[in-house]
Amino acid sequence: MMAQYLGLKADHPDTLLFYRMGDFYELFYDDAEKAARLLDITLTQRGQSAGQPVIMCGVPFHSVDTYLARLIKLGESVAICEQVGEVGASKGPVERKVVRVVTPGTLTDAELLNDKSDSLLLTVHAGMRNFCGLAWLSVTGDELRLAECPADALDAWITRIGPSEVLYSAEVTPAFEQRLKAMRNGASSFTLSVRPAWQFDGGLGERKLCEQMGSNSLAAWNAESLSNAHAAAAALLGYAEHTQGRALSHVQRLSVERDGDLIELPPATRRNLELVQTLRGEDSPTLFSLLDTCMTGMGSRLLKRWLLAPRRERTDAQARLDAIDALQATPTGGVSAPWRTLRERLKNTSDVERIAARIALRQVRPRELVALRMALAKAEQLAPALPASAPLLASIAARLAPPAGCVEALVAAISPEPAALVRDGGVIASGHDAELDELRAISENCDDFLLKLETSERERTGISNLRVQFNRVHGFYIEVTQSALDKVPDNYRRRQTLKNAERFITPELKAFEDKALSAQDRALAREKWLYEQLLDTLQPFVAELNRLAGGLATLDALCALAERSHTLHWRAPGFVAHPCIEIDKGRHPVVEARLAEKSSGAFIANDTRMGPQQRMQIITGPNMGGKSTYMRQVAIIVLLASIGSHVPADACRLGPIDAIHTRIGAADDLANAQSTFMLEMTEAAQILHSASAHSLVLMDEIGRGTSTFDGLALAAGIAAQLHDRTRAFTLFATHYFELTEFPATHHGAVNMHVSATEAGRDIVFLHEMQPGPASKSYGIQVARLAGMPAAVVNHARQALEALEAQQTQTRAQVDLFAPPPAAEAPMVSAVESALTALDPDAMSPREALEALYTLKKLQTREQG
Ligand SMILES: Nc1ncnc2c1ncn2[C@@H]1O[C@H](COP(=O)(O)OP(=O)(O)OP(=O)(O)O)[C@@H](O)[C@H]1O
Repeated sequence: MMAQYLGLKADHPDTLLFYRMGDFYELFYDDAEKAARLLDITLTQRGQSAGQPVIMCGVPFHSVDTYLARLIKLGESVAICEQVGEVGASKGPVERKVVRVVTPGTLTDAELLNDKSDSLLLTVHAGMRNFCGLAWLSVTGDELRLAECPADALDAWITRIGPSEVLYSAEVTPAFEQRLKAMRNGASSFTLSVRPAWQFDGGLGERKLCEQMGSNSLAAWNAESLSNAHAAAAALLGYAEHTQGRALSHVQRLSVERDGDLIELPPATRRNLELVQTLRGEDSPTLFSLLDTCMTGMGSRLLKRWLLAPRRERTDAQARLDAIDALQATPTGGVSAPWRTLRERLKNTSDVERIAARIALRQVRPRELVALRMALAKAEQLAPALPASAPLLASIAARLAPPAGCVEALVAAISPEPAALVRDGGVIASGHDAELDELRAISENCDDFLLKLETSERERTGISNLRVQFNRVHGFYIEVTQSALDKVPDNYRRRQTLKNAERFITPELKAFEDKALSAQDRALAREKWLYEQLLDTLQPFVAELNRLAGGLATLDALCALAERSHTLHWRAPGFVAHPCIEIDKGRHPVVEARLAEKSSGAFIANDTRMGPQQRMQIITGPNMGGKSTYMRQVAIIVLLASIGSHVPADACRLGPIDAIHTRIGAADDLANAQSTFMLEMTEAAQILHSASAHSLVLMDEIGRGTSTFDGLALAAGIAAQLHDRTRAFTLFATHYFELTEFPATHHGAVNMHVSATEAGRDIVFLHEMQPGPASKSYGIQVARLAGMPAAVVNHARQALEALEAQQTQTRAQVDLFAPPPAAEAPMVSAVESALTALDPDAMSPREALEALYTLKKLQTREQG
């Protein structure tokens, strides 16, 4: 047996091998030690193999899911090895096989997956000329996605995709591997898995993709020239198949994502805007947690995808806005808006997308099939309640019709309340299969038979308390108490002796036992076979089920947006072709919700006006005044509009947007050994390199991480660059009052400030954005509010007065924003001019030697 184990283990060296032995999965040697540590289970030793004690630990098979969940959460992968042969069919241990490998990126079990987020498997291929190929999918979804990107954009792509597991080739450079590892330790958390280099083959990938899509070429998807992505896809599909033990037949959609299709949301933006995670790494309160009131996991997952991948092109967003309008319009004669009815009906709809995938992977459980049947019935009821006025809703309605024959097949085959697992029996509906019904009848008639036998035996023997019974260990028996033993007939054979009774069997009872027990086994085997047959029948429906799941998810996400808009008083944005961001009475939805929750006052709405003539706002005002909140709210409104959601504002007009960049706050990135200031400058530099005139840039207190002069000078330089060159829409919050002079010389910039007033020595924040620079910074008042000891506050106040007096006396006028002088023309030395004049090919050796002496002389003269 150990030889068999070691053979299997050799094929899965980096994976914990769960080796099935009876009712347990056992782990051995290093695997056992690791699992015992991670799962806190007991390590034991048994017997010997190759002269050494066998170290092992095990988990009961019926609770394996709990242990798997814990291991996967810790980033481990597990290979599940089952007994596949008949016990006793051959000499030696029963045949075993790894039936699937569970890894963080290839999860399929409902218990292991998070309802609200996709678990994505991503493959990265480091291709030629500093280009990377990417291919990713969710094993429980139906779509494979491809992309190619320059190597330096890889971090941003990986963060945006947000994979659970990343595959890369064993032959990447150490630097590349290091980069992936650093990324994993930084913003994203994913498992890294190394795959053999030969699997990253472009030709193989293209063939596999064509096969997967059932097509001769990838031209229809505009994906035929992406050889780096094909290489990634080859390894991706290879690995997915390896883990599932079969091909992913349900993955039938392909899409290519290109740089430039999406509004760029760099990792810093996702973090600073707290889109799906708070700055502390929690799931709530975030923009997504506020937005996601979906009734199904499918809806939540889709909504998250929309939020993190807004498209520059607005057709989709506009179609969603039209759909939301239609969902909110109360029909004539109707009592409530359609979204209410639809959400009511969407409640408790099961995850058709994941169930469809599990059907394709033949892992689906009986109760999921019942849930699927109910979901299909629900889908059918949804279609008539959909307003037909919006084209997107009409297309959803068309997708909601259950595939013909699917419901019938499910109703006919699966009993209405099946057992959890096929191995328990009681899954197939009665009336579906005559043979199964017959076998079941035999076991069900058992009670009847036993009663009859008991009566006849009592009569025959005259033993009035004789009992005919059954237990799992001893089977059927006739029990006679001690006192009546003398009446036992000859044909009774002793089966078991108890303290006060004897148990017997008769030939008649034995014959019945054989028949009943074998009928039970045969019924179970028949059920398993029928279940497999049903899975075969369901395979052709998988593609249509996925389409239907897509319809349900889209509808759910749209209804959630309609509900949010209604509940939170949001309004539809409008898109225009010329560059602008115009917001009337905008609010920060998460801060607003928090204020409402704590009943700590109303949120003060603010307007934003930006266009070609006014591209930059220099925002000043006291700490705690609301500068960051205002800047973030503009970015959030732009993002929400771009995904086709209503926005927290009275009105919003939005021109084209290609990116949202943010440079806010500062936290040391210890994992990547970057200081606060270094990180600040790196992020700012990235923004200056990539922002365009259609980007929205948020700069919050840039330059504060160094000395005042350095910081001010850098802030001035950055503002000038953004204004003059990049020409991006920029919100520039600063505490450097000197920068309020910037708009005087830069006509695309205006001063704005958050208002505050003084009440005695205290400060009252009004949170209103007003034109013009702030008059004071109120730093000392804010410190007082924060509970700073009075002595410190007094000291600071005195120091401030002295500093201000000194500054007005001594400060020379410095033009912070003057462009730097043009670089002077470099001086050319005499040696260099003489060198330039030489033509070695036209010289004799003698001339060459003379030239050398001349050069040497010139050099001596220059140095002298
Ligand atoms: N428009 C608003 N309406 C009501 N409350 C607000 C508003 N804006 C901000 N606040 C409140 O003020 C707090 C501080 O806001 P914010 O962090 O934006 O200030 P800030 O000016 O950026 O401060 P600092 O300069 O210290 O970063 C917020 O947490 C919120 O509670």
